Amino acid sequence: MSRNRLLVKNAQQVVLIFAANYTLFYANTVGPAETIRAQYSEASFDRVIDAAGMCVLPGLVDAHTHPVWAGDRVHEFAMKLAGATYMDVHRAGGGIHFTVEHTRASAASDLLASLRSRLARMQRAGTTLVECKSGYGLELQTELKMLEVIEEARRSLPINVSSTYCGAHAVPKGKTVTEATEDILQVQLPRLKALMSAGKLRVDNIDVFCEQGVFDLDSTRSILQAGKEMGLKINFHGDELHPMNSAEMGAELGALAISHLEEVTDEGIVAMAKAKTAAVLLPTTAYILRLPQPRARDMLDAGVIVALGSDFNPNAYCCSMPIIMHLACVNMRMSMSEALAAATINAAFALGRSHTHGSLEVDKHGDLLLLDTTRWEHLIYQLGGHQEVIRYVIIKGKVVYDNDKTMGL
Ligand SMILES: N=CN[C@@H](CCC(=O)O)C(=O)O
Ligand SMILES: [Zn+2]
Repeated sequence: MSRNRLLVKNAQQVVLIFAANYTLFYANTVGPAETIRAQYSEASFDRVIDAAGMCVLPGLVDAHTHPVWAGDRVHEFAMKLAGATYMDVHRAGGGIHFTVEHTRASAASDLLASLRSRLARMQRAGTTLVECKSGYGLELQTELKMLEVIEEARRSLPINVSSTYCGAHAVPKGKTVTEATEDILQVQLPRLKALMSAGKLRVDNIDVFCEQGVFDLDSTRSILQAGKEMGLKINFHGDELHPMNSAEMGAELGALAISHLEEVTDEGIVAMAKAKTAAVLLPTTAYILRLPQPRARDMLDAGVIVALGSDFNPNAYCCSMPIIMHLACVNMRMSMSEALAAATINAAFALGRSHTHGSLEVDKHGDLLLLDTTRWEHLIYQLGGHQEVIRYVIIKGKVVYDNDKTMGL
């Protein structure tokens, strides 16, 4: 891809975030502006943006989404508001099973069209790198259909994608856990391996929903281990509704990340800190399902790398990382700086991309946001206000979204 030479000048505030210590650093632009002017006096640029009065931030990273599916579940939202739990709905054949039925029946072209519009919506909310899972097929054909749709999106859209095989998202109807695990180990993973070796498919991570009534600890371990042996990074759902010792097991396997963790134990937290396994916390889950909040403060105090994700899926219909950061601050008691680090450099770490994404540093991708505000905190403070706050979204130095409010008036 050709390089885009973009000059952003005169910004009021630049939030860099350094990978080295995961802290935020603010640059006063007066000095650097002069330096840049001197250094690049001879250079020509494809585009120059006068960012006077604006803030510059790294692009946001969404570390956990399920964006490929057909058939929404708005009817279940009403059931849950009336008191049904996530597992009540799942056991009654709804939840993931409902989505599996619709996704299996859906053409790849339709799945791609809806994925494109969902990713565009995330991008308008500031996301420039997003993790995308399969997991609504639960058999070879549909899982591959989903991964190919993700691959097509990766190739054709500017947004950066990390792709995850989540064939163990639920036990398919008519199978036992043992049979489902065998199918993954003997049928699905070998086919995936062949396609990956032939360069036909790129998959980055392996995921399992480790939960009572879904995949138990032993089956989870064998699937994750097999994925690791194929070169996939371990990044899975654990300790969400019940304490399963997922965190301890993930740390032992060298997992890069574990998501949810609403029910993590103290020992699990210690193990994750020691193993440098990132915790991907998903504030929408506890909010929508009225669950206990993930223990963000205990994790931060113990030195766990805390990242954030939208968990966009038919249960939690949220595409906006600014809303996620707001929920993390209010409900999980994170500071705004902690939430921003969790939605940038730490989320990039959870995807194995912190060397290229998640901060504004030399030699990284030029993924950034320009905010129409003089203080970056407005992105979090203005609940649901990102449409007004974000002016430009830039990926690899190219403007992919320009929220020009003078147009269309
Ligand atoms: N907990 C498991 N998986 C998803 C929900 C998927 C669904 O309900 O469709 C989650 O991360 O919240
Ligand atoms: Zn999930």
